[in-house]
Amino acid sequence: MKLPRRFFQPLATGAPAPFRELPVRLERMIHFVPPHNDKVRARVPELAGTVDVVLGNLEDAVPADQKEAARKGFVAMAQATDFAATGTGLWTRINALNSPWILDDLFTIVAEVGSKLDVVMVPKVEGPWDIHYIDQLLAQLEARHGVTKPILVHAILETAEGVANVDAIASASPRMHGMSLGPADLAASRGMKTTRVGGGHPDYRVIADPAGDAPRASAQQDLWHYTIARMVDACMANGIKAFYGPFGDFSDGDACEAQFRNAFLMGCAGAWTLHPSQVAIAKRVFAPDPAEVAFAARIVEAMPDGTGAVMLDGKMQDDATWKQAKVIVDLAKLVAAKDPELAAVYKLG
Ligand SMILES: CC(=O)SCCNC(=O)CCNC(=O)[C@H](O)C(C)(C)COP(=O)(O)OP(=O)(O)OC[C@H]1O[C@@H](n2cnc3c(N)ncnc32)[C@H](O)[C@@H]1OP(=O)(O)O
Ligand SMILES: O=CC(=O)O
Ligand SMILES: [Mg+2]
Repeated sequence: MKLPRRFFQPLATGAPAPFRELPVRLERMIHFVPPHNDKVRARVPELAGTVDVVLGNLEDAVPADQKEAARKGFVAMAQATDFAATGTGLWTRINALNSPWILDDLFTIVAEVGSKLDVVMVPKVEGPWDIHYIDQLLAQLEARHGVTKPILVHAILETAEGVANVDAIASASPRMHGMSLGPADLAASRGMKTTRVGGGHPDYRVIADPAGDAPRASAQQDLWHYTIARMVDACMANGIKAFYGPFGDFSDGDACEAQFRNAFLMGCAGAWTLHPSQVAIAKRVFAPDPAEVAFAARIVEAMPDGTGAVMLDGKMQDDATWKQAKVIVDLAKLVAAKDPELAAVYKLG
């Protein structure tokens, strides 16, 4: 184990010091762009103002013979747009650590656009050793290319071994930004019997006890509840952010919304959007409900220093509910700063 006093030291001479606190950013959706697709890439300048994060995907969903084109496409799209001007994050998902592409991904991208890049998403992270490797390599590349703002690392939780090591991954480095659930790879890794990319499964249910001849009530359960809960606890315990990953059935907006909302209520900050139709869903879900914001604002106002106990509409409020209210009010302020329509609805000072 590294000594606490060394935790925040740069890992290479000339690399920037890691952030002590994560930059405060609204990240309701991480929008995936296939950078080898010229038509979609051409839309990025216009898209950038409408999403919180643009991610150029180099890993799964990019055919092996298009990996180089995707890497070049990402560099081109990063150079062509001023993402910071709209407060939009620029991320990339690199290929896996055991793939033949990862070195070229990192070497090229940090050299060409390292100063514009906010976060590197690392797939199939199995344990803290994967983060340590990326951490060291990024520090060396930042130093070589004069990158002065540390590039953060976001892990995808998508293997059984990764879930077993989720706490150690979350605390592996001050470079950690957060984690996303990867339900497709995780299902494969666990030997789950589903071909879906996220969401529920009609056969995963509980059934009521028999009661005479009456039909037995039955309800579908959330396949991902356990993993999301573990991920949220690991992330929040380490001051980093948790995200739901992909929802693959673009034709089922209701199910996508339900999955996103469960993740939001459990503590996730956002989710991936793979198709333009999912952006509006993420915007709806990952912003607090106006009525909840109004009530939370009343709690904060009723307990200016956050201590004591008061009654509001017959409901007891104390230091704990004040903290719950603060989470909602702080998020509403962040959303309001980016979204004038919601700002008008929230009416926060
Ligand atoms: C398990 C995992 O790893 S998930 C992460 C990996 N997967 C991805 O990154 C997939 C990202 N998404 C995509 O590549 C695309 O959405 C595809 C290939 C799946 C489907 O694309 P299409 O067949 O073009 O879908 P569709 O016809 O419904 O698209 C409608 C329009 O939205 C555009 N569009 C589709 N996806 C995107 C996107 N991610 N970003 C921006 N525009 C998009 C299409 O180009 C199309 O534009 P047009 O109307 O001008 O022709
Ligand atoms: O990468 C995402 C996944 O679900 O797998
Ligand atoms: Mg995956």
